[in-house]
Amino acid sequence: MKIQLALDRLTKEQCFDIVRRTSDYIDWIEVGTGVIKEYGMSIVRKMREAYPQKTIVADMKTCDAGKYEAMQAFEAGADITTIMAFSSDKTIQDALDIAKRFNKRIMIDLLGVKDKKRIQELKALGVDLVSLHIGKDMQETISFEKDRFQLVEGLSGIEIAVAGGLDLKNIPMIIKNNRPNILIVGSAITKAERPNEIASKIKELIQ
Ligand SMILES: O=C(CO)[C@H](O)[C@H](O)COP(=O)(O)O
Repeated sequence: MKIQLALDRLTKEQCFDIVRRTSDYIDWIEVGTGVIKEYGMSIVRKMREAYPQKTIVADMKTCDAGKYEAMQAFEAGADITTIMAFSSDKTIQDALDIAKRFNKRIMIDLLGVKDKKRIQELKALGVDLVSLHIGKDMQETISFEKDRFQLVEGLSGIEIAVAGGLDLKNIPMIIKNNRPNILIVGSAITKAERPNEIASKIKELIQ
């Protein structure tokens, strides 16, 4: 199981400071959508330069122009870029083709997906990595619920990431019951007074 640190709603300086303090405990570094909107692809490039050994996820949340945006992310040094599950199959296929060409990966963000059928369709397109995601706004109205995993129950051949409100309280339950491949953790680490302590505790939990 891997830890993906999500850098959202932070300045560039905060992003680099948090990664510096937590890099021993995390596996993947996600440059969040808002951070990319603020600083563009240059922050992905700088993260790549600073952490050549880490997997860099550009959370582009692409929903159109799949080829172009996947290329932007990979050319900036990302290993993985995100595409929304509701995008057209053509967008997803184009992005997958580019990923293949660059020897990189696409993570499909399942935000808003309620039907297992869409996941079967994604699998048929060649998707092998999805994230079960409860968005920031929805986190204010619903707490973390185990139903979230029903969408991917019985699914094989696809890596599962889980995102949205993960913290030291719910991670033990997720590890015990669901064993996803990747835990995407943002605020629980980035808003902590001592991010390294939280990241190291999460690492201990998965070990
Ligand atoms: O994609 C995201 C927001 O759109 C975040 O990366 C994801 O929700 C994790 O952050 P947090 O742990 O703070 O919920």
